[in-house]
Amino acid sequence: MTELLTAAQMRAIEQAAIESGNVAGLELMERAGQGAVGAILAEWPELGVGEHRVVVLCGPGNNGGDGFVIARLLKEAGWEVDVSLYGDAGNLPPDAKVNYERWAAMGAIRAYRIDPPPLVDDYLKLPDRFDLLIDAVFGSGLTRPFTGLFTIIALGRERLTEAGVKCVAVDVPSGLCADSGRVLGCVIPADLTVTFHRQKVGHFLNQGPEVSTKISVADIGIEGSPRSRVGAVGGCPAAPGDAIQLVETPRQLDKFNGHKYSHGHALILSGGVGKGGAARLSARGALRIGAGAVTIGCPPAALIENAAQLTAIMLTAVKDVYALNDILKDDRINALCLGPGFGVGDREKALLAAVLEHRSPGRDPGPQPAGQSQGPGSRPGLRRIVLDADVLSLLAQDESLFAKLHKDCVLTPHGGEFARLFPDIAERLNQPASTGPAYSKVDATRDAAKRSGCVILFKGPDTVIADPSGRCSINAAVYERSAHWLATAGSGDVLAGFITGLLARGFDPMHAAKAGAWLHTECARSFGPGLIAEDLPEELPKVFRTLGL
Ligand SMILES: NC(=O)C1=CN([C@@H]2O[C@H](COP(=O)(O)OP(=O)(O)OC[C@H]3O[C@@H](n4cnc5c(N)ncnc54)[C@H](O)[C@@H]3O)[C@@H](O)[C@H]2O)[C@@H](O)CC1
Ligand SMILES: [K+]
Repeated sequence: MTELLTAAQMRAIEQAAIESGNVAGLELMERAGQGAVGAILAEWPELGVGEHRVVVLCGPGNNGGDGFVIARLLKEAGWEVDVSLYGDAGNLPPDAKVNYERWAAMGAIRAYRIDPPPLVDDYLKLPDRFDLLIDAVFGSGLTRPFTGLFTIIALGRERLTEAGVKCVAVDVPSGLCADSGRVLGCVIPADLTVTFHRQKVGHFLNQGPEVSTKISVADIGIEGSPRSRVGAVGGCPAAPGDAIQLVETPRQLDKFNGHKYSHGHALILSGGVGKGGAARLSARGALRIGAGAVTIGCPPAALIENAAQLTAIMLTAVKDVYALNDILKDDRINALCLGPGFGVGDREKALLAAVLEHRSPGRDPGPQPAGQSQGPGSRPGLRRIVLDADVLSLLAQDESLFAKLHKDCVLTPHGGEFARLFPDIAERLNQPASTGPAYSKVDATRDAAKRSGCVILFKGPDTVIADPSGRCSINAAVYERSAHWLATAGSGDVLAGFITGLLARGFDPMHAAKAGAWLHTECARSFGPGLIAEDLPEELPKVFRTLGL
């Protein structure tokens, strides 16, 4: 399990390590500098031989302190080292000050003041040629937009690349908010980002992946995670929703012994004539992911069209709410999907209200699969439902429908749908960030989950999944898991189907959303270039085999 840290969590963990008496802050800074140098030489072994020159840009906080350590270590290794400080040496925090002085005993420092800003004709002096740039201007302590003299590096970044200069960000690229992945003012994109102890949330959200490029995590010999330590120290909340995790390979994907209905029955409600493609994609996804049976319910006029396209997937007419309620008397139908190609008319509105209000009588669950919280059809009460696409528009238009949402619903909005459903939250998220830590996609998704009372899966390359209790995970289709080919028509319909199929199999809503999103990304990566939505369900058997199922 990979837990990601916010800046406050990292500070609390560091504080706890120092207060335990096992390690001093100065020692942690030394280890951070050593870790960064180690990561640089591991990434570019050619820099370990011959003569090289480095420019180290240090900022006014402890990130700058790491920079002074790196400068010293590289000088000791025979490098030519150029150090610039953005800020007043007299105001450096204590550990950074010590390392400033250690460096000052070895080499020169060009200092540029922050306040008042340097004169207009002042400029950042850099050597003509250098091999490496260390960006230690701002780290997790960025509180306001990155402006001023050092931003010239961000503006001239392409020319540095052309000149063969490698740029390494210490902890986070300066200007990137470590919690939100949003840029405050301007940012220095890195070729390699070396962070400490754990990856930070901002490395995975928004612009984080694009400007961090590659993350190396240096072990600085401390222990602790938000779960184990943060509740006790640093004033960070210790609620279950505290930890933010990366979604990783899901467990319990294999099917247990049983007949088809022991693996659940998913009902996908489809739109009218000529609109059934999206629901068929969802249905195919639900079936391939292991639902025992999948039925499409469509308006009577669309039966022929659907019948011509379907084989293993069953078909039934759903003219209106009466017909739907009749179908739902079969409580083997334990998961529903509404939205893909559904429509936004009065019929659809009525069906949505009926589904949200429907209570299943429940039945004997029989033997329970290990690890799956509820066997299919086991619970009396509300049906598990995935709500996507058109249904999200209906919910955005009608407060009384929105009020019917419940904890067994999973909403899967993309950015536009999210903004229609939660306009105030989206506005806060989309406003230019002016203070750090900035409001993040994690904050927004958690707020939306709390307000709606259901699981929210907020799509993107940085898909964030949160439940009303604050539990939160990120399915990151970035770095080595990037899957650009997923940006194709219908891929969201398949995702809705994957989650519906997993709900039918008995996965709880949060688990189903996480596992569905993870498998969706893996199918895209496995198929690769040329992917279209139809390929995603068909790739599942291969992905399952790779997982040893
Ligand atoms: N927390 C930890 O466990 C460790 C932290 N370390 C380093 O310490 C860093 C965090 O240090 P700090 O909390 O001092 O934060 P930073 O070094 O990121 O900078 C904070 C300072 O910059 C000022 N500042 C913020 N935004 C500014 C802006 N836009 N313009 C001008 N000034 C601005 C702040 O007022 C503060 O003085 C980490 O990123 C990491 O590099 C490492 O030494 C290893 C251990
Ligand atoms: K930095």
